[in-house]
Amino acid sequence: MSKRDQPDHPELKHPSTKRAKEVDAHLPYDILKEALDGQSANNNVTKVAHWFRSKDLRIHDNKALHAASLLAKKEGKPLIGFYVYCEAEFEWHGTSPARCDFILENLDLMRKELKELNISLAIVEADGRKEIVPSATKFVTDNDISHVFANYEYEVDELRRDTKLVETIDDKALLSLYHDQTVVEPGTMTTGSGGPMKVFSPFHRAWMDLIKDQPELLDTVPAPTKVDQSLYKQISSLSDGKMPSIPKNKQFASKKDQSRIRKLWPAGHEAGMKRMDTFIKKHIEDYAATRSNPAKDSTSRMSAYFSAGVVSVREALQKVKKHNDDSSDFTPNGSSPGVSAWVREVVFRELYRQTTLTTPHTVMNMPTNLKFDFVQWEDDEEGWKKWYEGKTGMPLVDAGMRQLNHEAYMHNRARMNVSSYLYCNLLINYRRGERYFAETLIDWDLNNNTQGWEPSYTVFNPVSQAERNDPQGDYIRQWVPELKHLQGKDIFDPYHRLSKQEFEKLGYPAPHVDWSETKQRAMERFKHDMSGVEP
Ligand SMILES: Cc1cc2nc3c(=O)[nH]c(=O)nc-3n(C[C@H](O)[C@H](O)[C@H](O)COP(=O)(O)OP(=O)(O)OC[C@H]3O[C@@H](n4cnc5c(N)ncnc54)[C@H](O)[C@@H]3O)c2cc1C
Repeated sequence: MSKRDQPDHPELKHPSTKRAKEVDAHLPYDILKEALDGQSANNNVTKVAHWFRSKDLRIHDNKALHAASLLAKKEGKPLIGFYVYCEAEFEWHGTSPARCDFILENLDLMRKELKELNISLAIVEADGRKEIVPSATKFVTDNDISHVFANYEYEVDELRRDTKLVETIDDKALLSLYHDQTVVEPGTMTTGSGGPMKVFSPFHRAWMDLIKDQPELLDTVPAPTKVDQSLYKQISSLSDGKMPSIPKNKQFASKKDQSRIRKLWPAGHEAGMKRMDTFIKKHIEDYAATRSNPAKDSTSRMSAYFSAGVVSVREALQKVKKHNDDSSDFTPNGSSPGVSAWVREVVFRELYRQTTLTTPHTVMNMPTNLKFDFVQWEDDEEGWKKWYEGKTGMPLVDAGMRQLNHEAYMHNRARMNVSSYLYCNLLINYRRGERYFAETLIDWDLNNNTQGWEPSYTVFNPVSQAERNDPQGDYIRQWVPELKHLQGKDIFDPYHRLSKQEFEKLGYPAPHVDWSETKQRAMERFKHDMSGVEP
């Protein structure tokens, strides 16, 4: 289904399966590498700049920034940081108010940190997505910058943007890109036959062996050293501009919402590192046993910091290594169940970046398994509204969605259940849910989100899932107050476990659909629509 068929739902726009395969066959990453390799050497260093993107908002352990700082220091030249602010970019990705605000808050804090080091942080405004490269190029030329550093972003549009940048600035400045988002460079974990690893278990095993043998992969790099005042004077006015404010259509509904979210997710590297320390101190040892219980809230809640790059995964893993008797052996033999289980989750994040790079159609609004593109989804506007408001009548699903709407975050177990419920039981196009997550989550990350939303034949049963993972019903009780007085197992499925009279007193909706019937419908639909198709 293309955007043309769905004018009301631009979030459903995607290329054809044929086009998806063409992009996979000519990786945007390879095209960018070729462009980078083709640049002419530039030995005349005038000024050095680091382009911060929304995924590396920190000065500590920032690989490209570190390299920029070394070059500027060696050549005795000024160091400039810049960020291209583009409202249309937030709009395009559906970035949530919480994430927009988090990004801007972090930029503001970083600008102060950089100033202390005599480094300016300039905010370069771009009117539209197409203006990002011209605006960056103009900034580079206007300021006589000879060397630009940045960290790779692996998504298709971002790789193409950087390719364009190389072409545009080629005769003016040299672009150098660094792998910074992961411990292991995406694309380098290969199978025996040389292709990229795609399956989690072998990837996880190989990753653990590699880190055990090469603990230096976890090494971090320091923040830039202080630049001479005389050099700073040449560029200090660049950071005079006002920090941008949140785009009009990305405002919080109220000041109260904004302060609640800021309290839950305090900006800054220091806050992120402190959160990691608290997690290690209080929760990591129990992580294997409690991570699936949403009521325990015992996971790290580091995702917002990782997705905006406020803390690097290497910094976090260094802390875990220290806790693990200074060993990078994160296998079950070399670490406690909690440590190895937490690191395993981080490895999912590593794999998903490798997936984006090597199978780019996955971040072009297309399922990894292209056959799912042939499924005929249902238009159930009432179900859709009930889903996003947390009023489906399925307590675990409703608890998850209400947590999301309140905290800009949802526990992973609930994410798995609400997504399955949307595209299996309601048979609503999974892309709508994916977009809703982007529009609401503070930790939105295109790689993790698209892989999290990858449709499959597994249909989660929110009743048995809640019984197993929220055995006391506390998560449901916290988020669905209509059910807070229920005792025992009634809370997991009140409609079927209470008398009609008792249920009606709750003021809680009856299930929008019957779970078993709709599971059957989904299985039949998937099987029918996907059989014999050749994407
Ligand atoms: C439908 C769906 C959508 C999702 N969307 C996102 C998203 O937009 N952004 C995002 O960061 N994660 C997403 N996830 C993955 C996961 O739910 C979150 O990373 C996790 O809940 C964040 O909480 P935490 O930081 O306490 O995680 P922890 O349990 O403490 O895990 C540590 C870190 O490992 C990584 N991680 C954990 N679980 C996963 C996973 N399943 N896949 C990839 N990385 C993982 C995260 O970076 C996380 O911060 C999604 C999962 C699903 C099922």
